Amino acid sequence: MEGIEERGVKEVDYLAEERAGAQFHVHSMKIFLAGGQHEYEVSTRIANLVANDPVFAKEDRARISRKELYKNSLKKAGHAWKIILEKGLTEEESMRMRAFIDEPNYTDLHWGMFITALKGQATEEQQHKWLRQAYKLAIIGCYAQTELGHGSNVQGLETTATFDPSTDEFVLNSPTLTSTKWWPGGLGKASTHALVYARLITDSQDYGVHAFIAQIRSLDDHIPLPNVTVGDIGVKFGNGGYNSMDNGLLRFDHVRIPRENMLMKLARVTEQGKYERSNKPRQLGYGAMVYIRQGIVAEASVYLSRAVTIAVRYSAVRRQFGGKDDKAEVQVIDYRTQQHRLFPLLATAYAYRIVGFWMKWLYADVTERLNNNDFSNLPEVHACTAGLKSITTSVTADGIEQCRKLCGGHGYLCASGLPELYAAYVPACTYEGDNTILLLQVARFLLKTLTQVASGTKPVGTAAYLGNVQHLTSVNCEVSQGKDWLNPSVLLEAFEARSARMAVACAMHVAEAPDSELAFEELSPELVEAARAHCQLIVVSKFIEQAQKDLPGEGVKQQLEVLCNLYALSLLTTHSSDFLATGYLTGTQVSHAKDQQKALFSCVRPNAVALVDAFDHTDHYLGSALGRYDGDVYTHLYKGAWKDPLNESVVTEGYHEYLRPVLTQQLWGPTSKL
Ligand SMILES: CCCCCCCC/C=C\CCCCCCCCCCCCCCCC(=O)SCCNC(=O)CCNC(=O)[C@H](O)C(C)(C)COP(=O)(O)OP(=O)(O)OC[C@H]1O[C@@H](n2cnc3c(N)ncnc32)[C@H](O)[C@@H]1OP(=O)(O)O
Ligand SMILES: Cc1cc2nc3c(=O)[nH]c(=O)nc-3n(C[C@H](O)[C@H](O)[C@H](O)COP(=O)(O)OP(=O)(O)OC[C@H]3O[C@@H](n4cnc5c(N)ncnc54)[C@H](O)[C@@H]3O)c2cc1C
Repeated sequence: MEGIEERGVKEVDYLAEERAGAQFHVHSMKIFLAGGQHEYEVSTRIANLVANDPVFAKEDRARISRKELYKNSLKKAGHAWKIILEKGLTEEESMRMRAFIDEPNYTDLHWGMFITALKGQATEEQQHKWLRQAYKLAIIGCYAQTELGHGSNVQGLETTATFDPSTDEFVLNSPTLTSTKWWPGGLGKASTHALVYARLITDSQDYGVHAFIAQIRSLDDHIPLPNVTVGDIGVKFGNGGYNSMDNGLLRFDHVRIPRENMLMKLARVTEQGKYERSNKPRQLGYGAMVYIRQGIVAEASVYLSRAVTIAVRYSAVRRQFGGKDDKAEVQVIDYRTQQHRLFPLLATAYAYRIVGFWMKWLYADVTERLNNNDFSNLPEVHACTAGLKSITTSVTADGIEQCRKLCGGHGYLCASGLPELYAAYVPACTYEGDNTILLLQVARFLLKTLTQVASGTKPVGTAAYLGNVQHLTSVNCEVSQGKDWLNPSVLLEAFEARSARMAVACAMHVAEAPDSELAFEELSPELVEAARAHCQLIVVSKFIEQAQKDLPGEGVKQQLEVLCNLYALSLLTTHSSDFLATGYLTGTQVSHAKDQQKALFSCVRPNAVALVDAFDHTDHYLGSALGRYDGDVYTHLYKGAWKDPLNESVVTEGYHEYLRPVLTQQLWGPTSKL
């Protein structure tokens, strides 16, 4: 290291005192957050495997060119695949490995969407043909839905698949510029096959959007097939970030594919060109999106907890002001404003972990039901996955940025890990459904549910509270002092009443309007807020359910109770205008909530470092000088600076061409008037 002495071999732990003050059993919390003992052991083993393998190093990502970054991501994916095969890793272990490698790449779409869509929409015969090859990566697939002109409006896609009975083939065509497939991950450079969403035309009739498999590159030399135009769409936001992914563009010029390449589980075209639908709901064609959305919800806590771990550890190390009379300066984590910005995010990371566990259960449950031809809760699952994907990604992206600011100037350095984390995560607000579009889907579900309630149908699952709408729209909140807010049923009723009242107000407006679609559009900002309130209620209720359960480990349950209350009260105070405008709360009750929230900050403070330790992120995974486990921030910031390529030479490249002429006045000469 240049300029300062290396610290000795002695291990440092600048956070030891913080850790000693924890009031709960951290290891038990780690197991809870991992999802159980088995999951904890798998995660620990795989995280260490990745951290100790030099191929998976990632320090350079923000510095290298896009081309190098991309090539390196191919190397990592290939190396990972080799390890998976050699060690015979299970699917669970492989997925953990992908997560710890921490770099988006083509395999995400291949496994996450191409294979999932095949499972959901291909007949058994088709699965036999395609899945066998896909599972061994003999073909690489992507999910080619979005086009240059349409992403959200799936029914507006323009690519056509026209059936030609004379050859028993579909002809794929991109009739306009806007029909160019645009965005699919893995398409740009890696994929050999694409799952193409195109309008099915047979017998001159347009049957709307369906899925087809098209080979796009040769399996011999990877060259695009004739009449296929394919490439990468260009550099994306931020350094590193999502740039390791080859999001691509694709055009077909009358490319012929066999009729059997249409995925035919939900609908088929016969040899004669007759279109036939199965009796299953056509929405099953959106199944891969539902799968990824639940996965995104389950992952939100991982991303948010990474940012929060960095910000909490750094805030405990960083000191500013107050260092008088031989006293050390104040740790910035002790400032109330820092706590006010940071601790609700810590509580949110816990909340999202819990709702993520529930989401996985919900997805497993609906999968089993669908296998038994029970489609009854598909609309609710769609609303839950869409809505929770929307709120968890928006809050997580904003939360990462907040954590960056909480780290002051050093947060702006790539060495903090936060700029790249934000760049990699923020597209989650857009992909797999723009977050506003998804909340509007939830709003439609709420209006539909209220209409059904009015006609006597009892709502179930996360909408069950709407069956209690009479009570929720007339009851008054009973809180008369701060600690009343610690009662779980008081909190739950507040969130239910707020959500029910907002939904009912919207439903009444729409019902009274002469044109309900026009009214829906006019009211869409309010509908989005009502949908958000409903989704926040889901998270609060799942957290409350969990916090009431007994858990092993001293103090673990108590910490979850504190965080649950903090999460709910932080939402309540942030969105207090909803609670006030719906008439459920008074200003005084909101003030009590604020006082109680402050009291909870004091409960979190001594445990803050241990609470982030419980997320168990390795230093490799965090990739942050500020968030290191040992808190040795300054040494590593300093060391890191010297690794920058700009510091490779003492006198910079370009000095002789561009700096020296300026300094020696040779640019303007002695007559310059400046
Ligand atoms: C490093 C190497 C490691 C190697 C390791 C190898 C081994 C690893 C092993 C395993 C690893 C696994 C890794 C997996 C990792 C996964 C990571 C994933 C990362 C994420 C990547 C992100 C990719 C992003 C991809 C995309 O973005 S794909 C495109 C997504 N597009 C959208 O989301 C479009 C949004 N628009 C819509 O969803 C719809 O069109 C709309 C908005 C719903 C429009 O609806 P509209 O009402 O106009 O029309 P209709 O279409 O007619 O719908 C009406 C009715 O249908 C209901 N509906 C709608 N959607 C759904 C749905 N999804 N499900 C059910 N029902 C739905 C709707 O409610 C209406 O119902 P109705 O009753 O009212 O009629
Ligand atoms: C990193 C990344 C990876 C992606 N990977 C894939 C992939 O693998 N495969 C794939 O097929 N696609 C992929 N996509 C595309 C992605 O799914 C779409 O970008 C996304 O669904 C949003 O659609 P859009 O771009 O058409 O946005 P638009 O719908 O054009 O949205 C633009 C704005 O208009 C608003 N808006 C649009 N319609 C309405 C409405 N009805 N009411 C109110 N507001 C509205 C939106 O809220 C938004 O603010 C990816 C995108 C990104 C960024």
